Amino acid sequence: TVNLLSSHAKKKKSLPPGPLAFPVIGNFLWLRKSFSELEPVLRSLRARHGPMVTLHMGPRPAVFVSSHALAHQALVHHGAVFSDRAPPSAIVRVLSSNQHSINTSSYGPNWRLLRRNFTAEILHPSRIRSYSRARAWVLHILVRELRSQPGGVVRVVDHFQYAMFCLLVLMCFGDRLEEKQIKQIEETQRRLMLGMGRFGVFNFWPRLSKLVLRNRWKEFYELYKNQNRVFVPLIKARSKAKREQLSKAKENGNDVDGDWTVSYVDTLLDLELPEEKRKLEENELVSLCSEFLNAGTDTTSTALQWIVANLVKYPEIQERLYDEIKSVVGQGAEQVKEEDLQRMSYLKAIVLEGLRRHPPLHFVVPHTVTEDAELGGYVIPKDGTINFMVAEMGWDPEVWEDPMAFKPERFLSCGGGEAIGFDITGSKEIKMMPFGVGRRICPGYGLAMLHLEYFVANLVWLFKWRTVASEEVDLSEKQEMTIVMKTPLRAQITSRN
Ligand code: HEM
Repeated sequence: TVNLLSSHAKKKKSLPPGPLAFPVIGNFLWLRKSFSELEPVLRSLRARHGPMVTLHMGPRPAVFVSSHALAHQALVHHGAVFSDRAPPSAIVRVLSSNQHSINTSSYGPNWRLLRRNFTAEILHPSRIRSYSRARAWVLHILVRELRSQPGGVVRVVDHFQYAMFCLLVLMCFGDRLEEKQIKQIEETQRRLMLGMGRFGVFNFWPRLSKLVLRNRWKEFYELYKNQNRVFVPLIKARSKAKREQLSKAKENGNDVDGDWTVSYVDTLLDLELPEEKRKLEENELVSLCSEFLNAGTDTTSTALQWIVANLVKYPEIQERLYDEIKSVVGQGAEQVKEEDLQRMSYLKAIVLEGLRRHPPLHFVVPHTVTEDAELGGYVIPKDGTINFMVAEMGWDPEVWEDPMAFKPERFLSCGGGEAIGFDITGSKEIKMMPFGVGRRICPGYGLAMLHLEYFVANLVWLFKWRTVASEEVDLSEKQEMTIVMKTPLRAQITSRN
């Protein structure tokens, strides 16, 4: 392809510009910074060097791209070259059972198999529909929790997080779990995730740090084993239930029980790795389930919180949404059903505006190239990483008018009422990329949009959301697993009917 370099071009072209690297010390200082600390640095480097900059972080040069057009060129036009991942770090190797998760897999047959299974089996419209009972149940739990808060003052973050987690647990392990079991799974996941900050140290000089910080490594390994202890019985139970379903179906000469919903684990049980020609092992199933729960919980609940925060801050937007919902479901409807969502374009515009203005991830997961490649006249070397500045693209004044304002109308094509034609996958053109773009685009984006629309619509239909007396909604950001509200949203809610 045109972007592959001839040896002649390789000699002439160089890495994108950036600050000078100081061999050992410089590397080490950058490594200790999180992406959110890098963001302002990258922004000022962009002003000086243009839309592609290189930082020398650790052993690999890291290129950051803030241009929509260059992102499109790399991820859409040359997607086959720009969709690889770096070899996993020590921690990731343990947690993903040597790359047996979609996100950490290198661009190859295993990744393709796992990703295709996810999109074909879980995101198929009929399958998505089969989880609607789970969504209704989770909405019920969330509403019950919100209603039970004294004085109608709610601090939403934990409730939203728990609700999104429940949804994914039910999709992952089947919709017959009880709340007690879900709470146990959540506790296990959270402890492991909260520890990650402290365990990151094992990614640098793993052998040495494991030796020096023996107890910490033991602690990490204990949490990891604990996850296996909780997940494996659930997986085994599903495997047994699936066998029973199949033999029952055989006996009756028909398909499986109409009440039976296929879970993510079920779809993994029969997969065969194309190169190794074997089924997935227990610890690999655990890591895939863990990825499923992690990837979709904090991202979606963070987005939900940002959106509701804006609805509290801008009551006129909330009222307009309420009116739209009323015009679709009719006065007196108990709740908003999923079928109703398609007819709510202002709702969709609000969700898109939330993802543009407050993308839960300000960067994608670092990509690598399968071979030295060219982009924007520079070299992206095979031993480097390349990342894309998601938040910057959504806030670019060249593309978005008044970018820091929350204005859902910008997504309504003709002033309202019409379906929204905005393409979140950016396949023709990238205007924003909260889910990434191209072959590594978040495979859960459709599911995330459904979850956001369903919960935003119902929360606004059931409650009026207001600021708590004398408290302003503070939209400052803070980096956690995702970019969260620095001051978690508190709101005063009253039942609408
Ligand atoms: C608002 C919610 C969400 C946001 C903002 C989001 C965003 C992202 C982003 C930016 C990436 C990285 C893309 C890249 O590397 O180029 C990603 C990857 C991924 N996401 Fe999501 N995501 C969300 C919800 C979900 C959900 C609900 C699931 C599934 C249950 C999910 C599963 C995944 C997986 C498996 C990957 C790895 C894909 C691969 O490497 O091929 N995400 N997501």
